[in-house]
Amino acid sequence: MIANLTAEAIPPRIWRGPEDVPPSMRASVVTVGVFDGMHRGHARLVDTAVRHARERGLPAVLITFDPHPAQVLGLPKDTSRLSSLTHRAELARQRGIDAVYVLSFTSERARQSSEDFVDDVLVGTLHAKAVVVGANFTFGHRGTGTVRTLHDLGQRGGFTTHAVPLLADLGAATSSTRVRRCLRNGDDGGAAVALGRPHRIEGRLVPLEMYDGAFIPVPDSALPAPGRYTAQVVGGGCVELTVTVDGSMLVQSPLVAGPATIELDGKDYRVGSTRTFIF
Ligand SMILES: Cc1cc2nc3c(=O)[nH]c(=O)nc-3n(C[C@H](O)[C@H](O)[C@H](O)COP(=O)(O)O)c2cc1C
Ligand SMILES: Nc1ncnc2c1ncn2[C@@H]1O[C@H](COP(=O)(O)OP(=O)(O)OP(=O)(O)O)[C@@H](O)[C@H]1O
Repeated sequence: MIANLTAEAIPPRIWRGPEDVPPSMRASVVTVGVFDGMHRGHARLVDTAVRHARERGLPAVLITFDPHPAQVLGLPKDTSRLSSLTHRAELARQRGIDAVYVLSFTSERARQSSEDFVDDVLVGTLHAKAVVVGANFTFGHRGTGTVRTLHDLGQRGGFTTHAVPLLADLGAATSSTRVRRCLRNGDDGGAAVALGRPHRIEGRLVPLEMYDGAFIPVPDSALPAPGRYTAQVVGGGCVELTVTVDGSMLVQSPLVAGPATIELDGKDYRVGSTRTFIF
């Protein structure tokens, strides 16, 4: 499957700090989480937030944490990236989100209490009137804040809290962790089902000297299982692609240097079969 590049051409509005938030914005509907991959469960939150925003005539803002909190905290969890911030913002925008607030997750942020996070970010910066999260959302120092905490803090902070039931597929909650596991196990069809679209890898082709090919450095991206694959390039032709165990990709074809986007379309992609690429 090939992405609809026309729909994605509109630049999403991305705020990277309080200084980027327009002072004229005195109220908003906010949804909060990492949202890596913007899977079908995430989409349910976004749709709920956008619906509340439209009903109230307010902007819908999505807070995404970057990097993944578990990575910053050194937790034993696969945090390989499913989506760049730009792609995440594009996907949110396509569902009606007006702005994406990228909150840099640092060890200092991790020490912030639930109360301070609400006062500082949700109320102080975004003037939230409604906050939408998943039923398993946690926040604040040691992750002790829950939907209940948010609800209680919202009563004095002037916002309503909306907990969305978790979307499940095949008996388990859809999660970014599951998508990463599917990819690692070579099940990119399963990943595509959870995402609701093919997994995309964005990188930059760097020609390699002494080698008839190019290298795509994507050190923190979630990749298909290591191996050699044959891929079809949009516009014609085939290339051979190698995914190495250390998380690199080699393209064995003299391709033009520059941005590269690859989508795993869920079809069989063992060597000898064909994949769809976008370059
Ligand atoms: C202010 C703040 C402090 C946090 N501190 C911790 C922490 O000390 N330990 C932890 O495991 N997670 C911490 N987190 C991460 C949350 O538990 C959670 O991963 C994050 O809010 C994203 O929610 P999600 O995982 O449901 O997307 C913190 C989050 C926030 C917003
Ligand atoms: N299956 C789901 N259905 C509905 N909401 C979800 C689902 N999974 C996560 N959420 C909510 O989406 C927001 C972002 O969650 P988060 O990015 O941590 O998702 P995740 O898939 O659990 O990620 P990871 O597996 O990396 O922990 C949170 O408010 C969370 O409660």
